[in-house]
Amino acid sequence: MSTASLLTRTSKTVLNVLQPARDQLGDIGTAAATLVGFLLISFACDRIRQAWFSPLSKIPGPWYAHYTGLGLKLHILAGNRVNYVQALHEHYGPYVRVAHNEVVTCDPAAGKVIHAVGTKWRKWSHIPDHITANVFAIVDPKHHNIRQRFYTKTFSQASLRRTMQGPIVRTAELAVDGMKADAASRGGGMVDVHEWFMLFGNDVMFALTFGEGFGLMEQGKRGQTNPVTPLEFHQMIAWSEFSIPIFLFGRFVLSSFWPWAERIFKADVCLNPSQDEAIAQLRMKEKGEDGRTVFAEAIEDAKDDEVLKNSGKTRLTDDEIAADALGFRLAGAEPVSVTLTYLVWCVLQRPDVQRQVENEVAGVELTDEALENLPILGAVILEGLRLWGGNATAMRRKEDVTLEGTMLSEYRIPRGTTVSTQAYSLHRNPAAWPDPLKWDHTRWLDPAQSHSISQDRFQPFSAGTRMCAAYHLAMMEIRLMTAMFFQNFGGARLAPSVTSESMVMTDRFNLFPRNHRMEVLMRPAGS
Ligand code: HEM
Repeated sequence: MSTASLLTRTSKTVLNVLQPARDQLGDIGTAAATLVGFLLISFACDRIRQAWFSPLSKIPGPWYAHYTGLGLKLHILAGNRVNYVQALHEHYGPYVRVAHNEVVTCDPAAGKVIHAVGTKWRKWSHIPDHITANVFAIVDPKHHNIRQRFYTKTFSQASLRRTMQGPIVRTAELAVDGMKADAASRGGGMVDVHEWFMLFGNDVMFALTFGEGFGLMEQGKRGQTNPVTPLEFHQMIAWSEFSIPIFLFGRFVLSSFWPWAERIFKADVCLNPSQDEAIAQLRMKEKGEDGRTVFAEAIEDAKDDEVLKNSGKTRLTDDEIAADALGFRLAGAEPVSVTLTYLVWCVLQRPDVQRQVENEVAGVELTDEALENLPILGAVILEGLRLWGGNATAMRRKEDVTLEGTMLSEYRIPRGTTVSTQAYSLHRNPAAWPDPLKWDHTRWLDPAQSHSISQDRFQPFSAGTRMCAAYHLAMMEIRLMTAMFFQNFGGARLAPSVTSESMVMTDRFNLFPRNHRMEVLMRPAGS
């Protein structure tokens, strides 16, 4: 049967189905019902065309994904994207179609092209740049380049060691003191270390953006305030992606009646302290040399930056500062905390490695420079980031530049298709890593081997132009907190409540352990 006659017969069937409604409503009703019918048919025909005839039809994937992204969206809403995509890769291989217009890949060659410096692949975002985007979310490369330049010097390793090492050490000491107090006051020395790492990660971000003194631990606000990014923020983004009408209904109707709905659908508003308050706090530190905020540093550095001077933009506006302050908290607090939690989890499962780390850090001066040179510490951190990095979830990109689309491996990717990579799967790809599921820090100990591990297959911080802006800050936090943990809690053991199931990762914009806790016994057995 030809496509034309199939369409004619389908339209007749739809009109017959709609007949009772047409009888009831008269001419206007008939016209409206016919219009709706034709819209539905053309939508269905378009989806069938994309499923069967788009170049993406050659990419394997579940049958429903060829027609719709609903399956993927439901997994996103459930916080399960990372595991769903990994399961698809295990079943279908390195390229999988996850929606009529979306593909995921864990092929290092594709990751190299997509995340290269100067790539044509743009960050995917459904929020337009003009709605004061933070540096994380800006799509337009020129716009992004300008904003990124403000922070280039501030986030360099040398600058961070000067400005942030002190606050990080002080924040880590508060966390260690808190853990000790919990261990002393609770039966068996049990401590939820994940909670303390979350407080640590969050408070370092407060120090970065507001200056010291605003941290939750310093203010004794543990337990009173939701420590880090409310999970509702992810749900807000997921709902806005799932369906704009549902999102708007939630934001403008449901939020007026129920606080839980407000926390989800207005999470951005709930998260942000009032803008005036935030800006006032940020500015307070602008003049003093000691403990200046990242924004004061950035604005100072911008005065000498030729590119910024030539572009005529050497100040950040209040809106941009507020957006980036929130962006840094969202992008910076949780990945560090979660990486620390999983790192300790991995090391405590290997008492032999735990002893090596404890011996190596014992008595070492707590400076980033000294810790950077410790081989075992460095190796366990890298192996932790490989399997359990805190931000190893989807990095979504689009190539809208090349009219005829672009090739990834043997597949033609039509213009406008979303392609995402996730480090979680790249780092578990057997074509990229020998024995990939084995947590084996020794793969990083042989310099010949570890130097050959290129950024194509190791991307816990992404790569290229959109790589983590604060990579050096993150590594400094992880090194200092890990060293302090193993200096202070020799012989720590995992509590029986910690299992592989409790540590399955939940995907909520950042990744978290499913139970949102990880209990450790801080006293050696028998003591
Ligand atoms: C272990 C800790 C961290 C990990 C694993 C991590 C990972 C990542 C990854 C994978 C991206 C790219 C996301 C994408 O392209 O969609 C990214 C971007 C970013 N990260 Fe991090 N991050 C960490 C810590 C931090 C910290 C402490 C900050 C503090 C400010 C931070 C700030 C940012 C920013 C601003 C971006 C956006 C960069 C841009 O688009 O120009 N991250 N990070």
